[in-house]
Amino acid sequence: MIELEGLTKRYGDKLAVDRLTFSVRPGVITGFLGPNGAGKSTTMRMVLDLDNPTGGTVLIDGRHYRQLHNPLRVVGALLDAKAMHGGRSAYHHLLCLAQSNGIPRSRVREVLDTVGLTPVAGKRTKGFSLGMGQRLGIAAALLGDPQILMFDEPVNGLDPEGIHWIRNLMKSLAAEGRTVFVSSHLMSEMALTADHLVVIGQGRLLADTSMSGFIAENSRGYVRMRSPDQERLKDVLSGAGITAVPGTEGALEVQGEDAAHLGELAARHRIVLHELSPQRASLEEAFMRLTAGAVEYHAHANHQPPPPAAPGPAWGDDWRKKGS
Ligand SMILES: Nc1ncnc2c1ncn2[C@@H]1O[C@H](COP(=O)(O)OP(=O)(O)OP(=O)(O)O)[C@@H](O)[C@H]1O
Repeated sequence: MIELEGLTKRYGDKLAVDRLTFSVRPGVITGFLGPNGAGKSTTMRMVLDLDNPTGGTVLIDGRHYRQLHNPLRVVGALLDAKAMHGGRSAYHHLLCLAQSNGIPRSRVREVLDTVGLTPVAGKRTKGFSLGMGQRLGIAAALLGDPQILMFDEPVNGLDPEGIHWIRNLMKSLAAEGRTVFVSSHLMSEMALTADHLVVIGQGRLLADTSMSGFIAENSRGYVRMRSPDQERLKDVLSGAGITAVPGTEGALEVQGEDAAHLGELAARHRIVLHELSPQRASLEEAFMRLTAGAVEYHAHANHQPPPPAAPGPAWGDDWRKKGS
């Protein structure tokens, strides 16, 4: 279990992490989601005592990291896959870590096998591809057989096979009852992996919710309607007690009504429809709405369409923490 209480980090004028309070529980994968620069890596570094908090606390199984007698046996982490001595072989890199942390030599072969690097164990790591480096970083995290694991953007730059492998590894670690805390800036990736979701933006907590709850709330369907007689359509809908909100390209969007029912209603009033299409908002769109006010770096590409407007103002609002 990892517990954060009011965790804060300031770099000069920059408030990188702003009073974060949440817990990461065992037996599930907790996704740590936020746009670039949201403060995910800084938070993870503070968990491992690699950065001093400006305020607040973070405890690992009830203790500060520096109070752990044998930290690698309690918490394993992949923060930066390139942080290794390029002149050493994969085997020697792990052996050094094992020897300096009182971990038996036999464990090195075991973790090399788990991550599929046994055939290249004797090769120098400076020749490793990004994917091989990620696997070696994961082997180092697993070395002390810890109950708590943290992975910072582990799928970055990996091919589909590598991504699939990491997903399954994290699932099996959580199924063994371990605490798995993984960061990403991709909602689509988290939707496939995480059981629980913690979303931050500009250092602040935006949501702390189950993944299934987030999906149920945010992938609700709606119906898009377009007509050359849009004003009359709006009146007819409103006369039937149906709320329609403006969508993209002049369409109307209706939530909570069946497309067939809406089509029949329009037909009864002899309104021509150019579009009557059931839609499902993607989780990526829900995430973008949730973090819209908290994105640090915006691209200025005019050809990029904005995320579609949400039908109804309350979408995503349920997940915003009060007072954030
Ligand atoms: N050592 C540092 N000195 C000054 N500012 C820093 C330092 N480390 C991080 N920051 C700033 O703190 C903020 C949070 O950065 P952090 O790397 O934690 O975000 P992140 O969510 O991990 O982003 P990304 O997804 O891009 O890795 C950013 O604005 C970053 O520029």
